[in-house]
Amino acid sequence: MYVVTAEQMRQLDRETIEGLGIPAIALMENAGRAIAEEIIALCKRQEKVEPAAWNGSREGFHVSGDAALTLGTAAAERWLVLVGKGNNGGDGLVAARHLSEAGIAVTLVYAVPPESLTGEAALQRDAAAAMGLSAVVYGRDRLDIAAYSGILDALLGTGAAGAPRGTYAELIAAANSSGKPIVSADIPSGLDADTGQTHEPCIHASVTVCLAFLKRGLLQYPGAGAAGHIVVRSIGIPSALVRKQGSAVYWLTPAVLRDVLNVDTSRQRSPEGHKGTYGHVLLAGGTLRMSGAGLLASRAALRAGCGLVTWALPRRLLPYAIGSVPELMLAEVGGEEDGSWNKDTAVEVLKLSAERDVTAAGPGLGRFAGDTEWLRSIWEGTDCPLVLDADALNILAETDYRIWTSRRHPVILTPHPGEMARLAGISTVEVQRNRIQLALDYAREYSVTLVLKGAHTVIATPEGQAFINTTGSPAMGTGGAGDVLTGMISGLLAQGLNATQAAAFGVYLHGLAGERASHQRQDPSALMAGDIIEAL
Ligand SMILES: NC(=O)C1=CN([C@@H]2O[C@H](COP(=O)(O)OP(=O)(O)OC[C@H]3O[C@@H](n4cnc5c(N)ncnc54)[C@H](OP(=O)(O)O)[C@@H]3O)[C@@H](O)[C@H]2O)[C@@H](O)CC1
Ligand SMILES: Nc1ncnc2c1ncn2[C@@H]1O[C@H](COP(=O)(O)OP(=O)(O)O)[C@@H](O)[C@H]1O
Ligand SMILES: [K+]
Repeated sequence: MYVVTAEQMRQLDRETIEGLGIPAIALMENAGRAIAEEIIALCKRQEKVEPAAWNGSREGFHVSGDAALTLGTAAAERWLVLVGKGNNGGDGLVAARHLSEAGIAVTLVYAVPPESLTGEAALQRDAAAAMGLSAVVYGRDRLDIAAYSGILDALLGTGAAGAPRGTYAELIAAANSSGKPIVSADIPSGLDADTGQTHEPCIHASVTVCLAFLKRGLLQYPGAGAAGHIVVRSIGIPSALVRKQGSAVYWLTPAVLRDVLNVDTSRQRSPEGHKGTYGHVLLAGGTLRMSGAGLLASRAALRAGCGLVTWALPRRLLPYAIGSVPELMLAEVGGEEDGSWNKDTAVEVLKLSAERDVTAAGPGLGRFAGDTEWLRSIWEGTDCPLVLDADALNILAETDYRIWTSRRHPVILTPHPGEMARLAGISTVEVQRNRIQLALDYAREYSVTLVLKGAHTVIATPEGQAFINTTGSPAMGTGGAGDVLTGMISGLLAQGLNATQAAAFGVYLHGLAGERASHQRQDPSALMAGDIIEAL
């Protein structure tokens, strides 16, 4: 499913209206009708189902009507429609007409004097008035929100700039504190449609009826938390226009994995396959103090379905690792007396990597003298895809690796927001402020596949595509969960998936496994990283 910015949405509107000749008012009609249908659906979900004494059906003869715009319990509903000055308000006015037609009592609340509406919104204002819908102007007329059963927020949409001002801010605050279910038209008013940042105040919706295409801000936190249940409704803008526009941000779904990324999500294995068919991962990581990171990543690679995994580890660690996972192959690479890595181990890692399909480095690696040189040798010397995580990312952050010799095979970086901040030279707060754009920019500039982790992980490619993953659970905020992901992505690469496929599918499956593992626990907070591997 496509994800667009406010500016892209404006272009799409324009191309539909001017290029295809579909009048703007028709799009607004479609939008308002879709919103009304979703409000009625919400009322139906909330309504107590009473057995009908007589349901009007007769054998043999059927006529069906507009079920989506009909509500048996309409008489019990009273909805407020908060109307802004722009087209978002226009959508709300259309919805109000349909709700009224369904028998719901509707009151329009204009945030600004209705005379200030222009264009299509003004036409809708006049239509609502001609239909006799009751209307008040906020700040001028009396309003008792407590007397209503629900609120449609049609104050601000993709045309909003900055924090809601004046009466808009007052209405948002009043709606939030009313405790009534709120349905937002397109986006919750007060949300930045591009970044997912919420202004003060911002509507907290139960349902957001997103029009035409998902907006970036609905998929990133805190916006994703303010939107409630999101329904995307078509309003007649053809998706071919998005393809033509070259917009390449997707919500990661099984359909996108299959149809956009050509991933075989059924994960069928050939009946004649053997361990050699499914590839061999080399993982360089782990120290005496952080042996678990190497172990988790290696085990996750195996569980992701690759044929063989070799864990390259410092010699001092070897006796403790033997037998910990019998399925793993262990390769000692020297290192220091205290069990840490040193720069001389690069030669051994390179030798081991020559025989493997994928090299992953970083989990539990630690820092050591000459580690930049160490990583540069591996970057320039490995002739297979490379996955870098944890301290390997911290090493990269301290150097301009764009001057390193370019590689034939892809590199995948898997930073959490703190690591991303170091890589990009900004604060973690700044990373979180606009994750999708940051990931897109970084991946392009540094020619890497970037996995920016955290709730709703962003996968960005050097070619300018991005995929937003929504599988996963807050229970996954536990030490080692990222090491598991590194192993999974490496394991998928070894099986022949390309970098984008492995990163996206790996993140998607990692999240699903996290969800499954957290459901298996009585208390999701009990989840440990190893449980994610076992849930694969
Ligand atoms: N054909 C189409 O285009 C279609 C568009 N569609 C719908 O239109 C929406 C976009 O509509 P839009 O562009 O009119 O902007 P919108 O979000 O309604 O509000 C802008 C108005 O609010 C004001 N304002 C701005 N910031 C503010 C603030 N911080 N605090 C207070 N006020 C603020 C600003 O007024 P100003 O300050 O400029 O006087 C401006 O007039 C989109 O989300 C979708 O719902 C669909 O129907 C499909 C067809
Ligand atoms: N709230 C959340 N929702 C979904 N996934 C999460 C959430 N919190 C953490 N995760 C996932 O858990 C993993 C944590 O990785 P990371 O911070 O690198 O852990 P570690 O360094 O301990 O291995 C990432 O894949 C991240 O996306
Ligand atoms: K809105």
